[in-house]
Amino acid sequence: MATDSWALAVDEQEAAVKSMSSLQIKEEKVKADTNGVIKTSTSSEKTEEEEKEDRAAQSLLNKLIRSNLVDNTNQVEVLQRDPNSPLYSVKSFEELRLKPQLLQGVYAMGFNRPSKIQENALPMMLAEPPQNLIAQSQSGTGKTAAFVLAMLSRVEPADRYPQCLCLSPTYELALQTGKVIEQMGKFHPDLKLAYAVRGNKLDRGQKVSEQIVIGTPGTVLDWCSKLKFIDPKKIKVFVLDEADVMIATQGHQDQSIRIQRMLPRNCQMLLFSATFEDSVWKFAQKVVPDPNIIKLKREEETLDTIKQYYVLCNNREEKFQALCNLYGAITIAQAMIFCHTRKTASWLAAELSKEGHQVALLSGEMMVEQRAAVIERFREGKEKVLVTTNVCARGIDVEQVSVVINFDLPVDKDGNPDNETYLHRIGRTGRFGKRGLAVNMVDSKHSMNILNRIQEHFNKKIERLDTDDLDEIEKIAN
Ligand SMILES: Nc1ncnc2c1ncn2[C@@H]1O[C@H](COP(=O)(O)OP(=O)(O)OP(=O)(O)O)[C@@H](O)[C@H]1O
Repeated sequence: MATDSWALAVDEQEAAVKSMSSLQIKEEKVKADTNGVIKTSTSSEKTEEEEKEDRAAQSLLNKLIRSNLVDNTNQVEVLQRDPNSPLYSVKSFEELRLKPQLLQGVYAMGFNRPSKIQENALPMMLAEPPQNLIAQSQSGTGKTAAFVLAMLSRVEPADRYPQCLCLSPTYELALQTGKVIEQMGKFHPDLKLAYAVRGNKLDRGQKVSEQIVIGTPGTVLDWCSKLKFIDPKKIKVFVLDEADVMIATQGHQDQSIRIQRMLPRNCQMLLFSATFEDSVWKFAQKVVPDPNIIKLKREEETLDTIKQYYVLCNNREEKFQALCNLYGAITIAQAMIFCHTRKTASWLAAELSKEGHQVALLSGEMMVEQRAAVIERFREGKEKVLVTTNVCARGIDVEQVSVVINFDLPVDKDGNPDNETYLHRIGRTGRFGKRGLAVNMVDSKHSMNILNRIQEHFNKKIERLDTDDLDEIEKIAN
């Protein structure tokens, strides 16, 4: 997303600066590459590969912290390949006539009924003869569960060779999908899963006997062509997951297309993506012939249920004092505080801790798993304040947050107001009919100008708040 690039850029600049606060962990990023191989890279240069890893990391983070379906009340848009065939949608899993072990697996996962996208996607994916599908909906709406169900219902456990092939952009994402396959398929004891990822070696001449193979494009391509561990002609279902993350790397796109070309004509092709830019769409059309198309629009975020204020300050110390005054005057169950830079976030977290607050800090140099653990603790209420930069907080839904503080206003890399990020940051407070509170810290003429432009953009008044006036602060909480 373009709006995050400034934050990424800031993170990079900061990583290059030697004199960091005590909370800084390290100068170099240590990352696992697409196949889980650890490498180090100085963060001043950003390669296309890293760009892709950011998206992949975000996607992984979302999966790790997700506890249930993302609510969406929008209508699903369906474009059928054959507009004359009836459009089926199901309201229960029973209607799908799944194998009993599979239905058992679905219920064991705690699914009571199909999600919005599953209502339409599942009957299409399970239809005879098999149909191809391109589906787009935001992360968390049930796409993975849907295609796993499709693979499991088509696979023949008695046949000891790969029949379903699923491509994931990274090793870590492949593992996450693998877990869902294992959970949902746990009542099929004969069903086995293989990971085609770098580092997983077979002997020359050996054949994969597992019925489902999940892997990254490069290794899958090798296994299908050069090494011949898999006979692609026997694949019945081909899934391309996270297509938007996948195509961020040129190599993956070509490899996926080459794999697709080896598959039989009647192989069912399924492609999933959280977003649908032009590039994803072009790729999707190349790898999925004659597709049905399903799209579910994102739920709109709104500022309607949020009270917005701004506080005038001269510097960061005054902003910190204003924050303390807020805490002193009203009860804040849980708050998220956004800073522009990692350095400010670290400083603020340390200052708040000194004041006795239980603070969680999400920082750019943390590994995805560490970030997930921090968010999890915050969700459980172990910490009451989460301090973060934008780049770390993309896509995080923490429903119970009642107050959002923009310690720094969101700007893009040219210094212009970043309205989309503003909406996304504070839109989270007013979810599900709850009323939220957003406080913006303004510390210069420039940031006042940004605030005014944000106000104009949304055509919603942002009121001034005097944080030295306790009575006034108390009023905003009512
Ligand atoms: N029908 C359902 N009922 C209840 N929970 C469901 C259902 N389908 C999926 N879930 C759960 O909702 C969460 C999101 O589902 P899933 O991972 O399939 O979404 P997704 O769209 O693939 O998102 P992502 O691409 O980020 O993984 C998971 O925790 C999953 O177990």
